[in-house]
Amino acid sequence: MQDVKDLTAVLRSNTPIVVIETYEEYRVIELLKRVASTLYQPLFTWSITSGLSRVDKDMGSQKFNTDPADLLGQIKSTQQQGIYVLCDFHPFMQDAPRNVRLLKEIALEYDSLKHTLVLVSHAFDIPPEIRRYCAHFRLSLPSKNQLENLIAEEIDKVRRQGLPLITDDAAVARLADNLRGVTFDDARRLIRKAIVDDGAISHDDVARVNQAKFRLMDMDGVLRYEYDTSSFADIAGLHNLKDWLKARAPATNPNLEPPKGIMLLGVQGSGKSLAAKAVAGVWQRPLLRLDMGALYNKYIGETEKNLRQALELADLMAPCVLWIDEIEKGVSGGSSDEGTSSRILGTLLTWMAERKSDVFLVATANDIQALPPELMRKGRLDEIFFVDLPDEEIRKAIFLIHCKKRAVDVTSMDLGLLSRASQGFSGAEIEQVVISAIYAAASRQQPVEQGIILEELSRTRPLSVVMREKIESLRSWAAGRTVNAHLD
Ligand SMILES: Nc1ncnc2c1ncn2[C@@H]1O[C@H](COP(=O)(O)OP(=O)(O)OP(=O)(O)O)[C@@H](O)[C@H]1O
Repeated sequence: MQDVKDLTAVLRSNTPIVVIETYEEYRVIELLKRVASTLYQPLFTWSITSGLSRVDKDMGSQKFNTDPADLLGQIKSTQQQGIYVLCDFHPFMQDAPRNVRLLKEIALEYDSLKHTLVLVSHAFDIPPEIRRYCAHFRLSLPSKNQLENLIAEEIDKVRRQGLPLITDDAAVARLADNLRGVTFDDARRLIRKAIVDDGAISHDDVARVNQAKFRLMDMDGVLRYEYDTSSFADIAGLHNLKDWLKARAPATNPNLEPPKGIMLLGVQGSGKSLAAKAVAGVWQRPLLRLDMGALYNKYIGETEKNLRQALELADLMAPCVLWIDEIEKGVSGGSSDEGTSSRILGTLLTWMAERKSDVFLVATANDIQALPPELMRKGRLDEIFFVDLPDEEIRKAIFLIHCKKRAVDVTSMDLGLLSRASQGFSGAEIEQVVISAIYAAASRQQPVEQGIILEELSRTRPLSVVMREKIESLRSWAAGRTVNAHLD
């Protein structure tokens, strides 16, 4: 097993302290038993409740030193070489200068003592005094194959108990796909829960498991799995963008390097989010949405960690579409955020440049003033599209889409007239007008007619009037620098 080999290599490299951030404590101990036997070293574990005991051999019920400082003192004074696994030692390194000093002394005397300390906790804030003596080790996550085996094992267990279980091969494969990114323990728990809930493994489990997984990874607020995707038929206009996406559909070019991503820049309510959802819908890929606002954390340093974890999760979910909505909000904090936004930008740019996974990035933005030039540089993204307000033809199509969607009969309407009357309206505003007209007609107990829609149009002041200057400056910036998403 790869983990045993890697961990053995870390221990052989004369590292005094190995840090493992995980909830899978039992798995670490089992792995270390194998490492210890390869290295012919005794293995001890310690926790505040159980004290210190040897675990590679049955030594009866000998337990020593539940006190953390006494424990470290004992390890330091022992001549016998050994591997010491300290479980949940993290609280005893905070504001505990004596313990930190003892850890450092054990590390400093590594050449003569040859003790390896393995710190295992869910998370660590390693004090600077001992950081340089520490190596971080990450347990591997189960591969798709291993997940399929785990599911098969759990199915087998249920069947051996004589309980009925309905399974569907396609659902099992999708479940294994969607469990990528969680640990062995969590995957097993989620599979059991999926089975117990309804006595079946079906497509319904996939959505539930996804939600549970995102919660488990503490990514619920930051990275969301979007179930609501759309198709090109839901979008009026954006012909150029649609052609671009069609030409790069994954099935069309299986041997070419997959496209990296696009930026959709434009006026509010012009369909950028809808287009992001359509990429996933049309390419039949899962859609993950990264919320830049939720990324910011009140604890210093957590924001970049959140972003790194979210990007890692997206890599694990590949192939997928990662949609970063209002990207400017995360990467242009000004002077007041103590550099967090520039570190966020750096993390994002590094990921964009180095990632090997098939994650297609769709970044949407309204405000170019706030966008850092590094992000827009050619090569970072495949294309920057400008989504302008819809022209007359497109507005007609938007009316049609939103009336049809709500079963409003348009046969007696002059869509050309409605379109001319809605000059300067965004798609979102036209949709709102249709919805308001439906309410107005219902309150008058009438069917929705053209006149009611015209009334609602005249009542609305579109954003293009309120924000004329801003939109014009956006347009003139976009000319020559971006590709028009609508034209074909
Ligand atoms: N071109 C379009 N075709 C059909 N519907 C549209 C179009 N543009 C906008 N809409 C409607 O308006 C709604 C809001 O648009 P959307 O959220 O996609 O715009 P946006 O550009 O992302 O806006 P924001 O910048 O405010 O987030 C869409 O869900 C859709 O119903």
